[in-house]
Amino acid sequence: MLELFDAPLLPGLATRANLITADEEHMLIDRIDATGLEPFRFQGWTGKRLTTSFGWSYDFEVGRPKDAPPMPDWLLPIRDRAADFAGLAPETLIQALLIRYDPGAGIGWHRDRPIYGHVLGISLGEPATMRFRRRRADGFDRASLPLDPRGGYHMSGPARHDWEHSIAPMEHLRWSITFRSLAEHR
Ligand SMILES: O=C(O)CCC(=O)C(=O)O
Ligand SMILES: [Fe+2]
Repeated sequence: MLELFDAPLLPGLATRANLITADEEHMLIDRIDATGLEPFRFQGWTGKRLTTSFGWSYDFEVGRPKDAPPMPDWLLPIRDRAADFAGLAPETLIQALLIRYDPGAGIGWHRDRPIYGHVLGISLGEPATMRFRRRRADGFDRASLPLDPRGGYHMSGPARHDWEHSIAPMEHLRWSITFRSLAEHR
């Protein structure tokens, strides 16, 4: 379907190939692995993926935000590039969440917490597929987004607020960095 080549998969979903270089990807993987990642915890349940937050964090155990260390210098140029891709001021991206998905780890169906606004992700390591679904009366609308290493994605609008997303458990290692802004007051 050539005429759809440049159309976004979903309204509010944008992607950018090669947002970072291969050298940056290797540097970031080393840095992420050295940050003291911890298993994601949710109300007494421990996930397989490993995470660290900077700038701002959401404590899923108690269901509220908590302080996190400031974003380190090595992450700031990457945040600035992600902001530029999304047309946002860099300082609006108040959170960086680093994730390592070891073999067998994925992320189940969810929408990101409503306290956050824009969500920007960068993929490192092996390719993956982000799945999207939106409930309708008789089932789900579905879409799939290939996540190529070094590429970025930006979720806002309907893709962010109306659709859920997930990544199936993978056989290979993948890392991601997601940057978030705070939701605008309504
Ligand atoms: O690994 C990713 O790119 C997605 C992570 C995600 O959906 C989340 O942390 O909310
Ligand atoms: Fe998410």
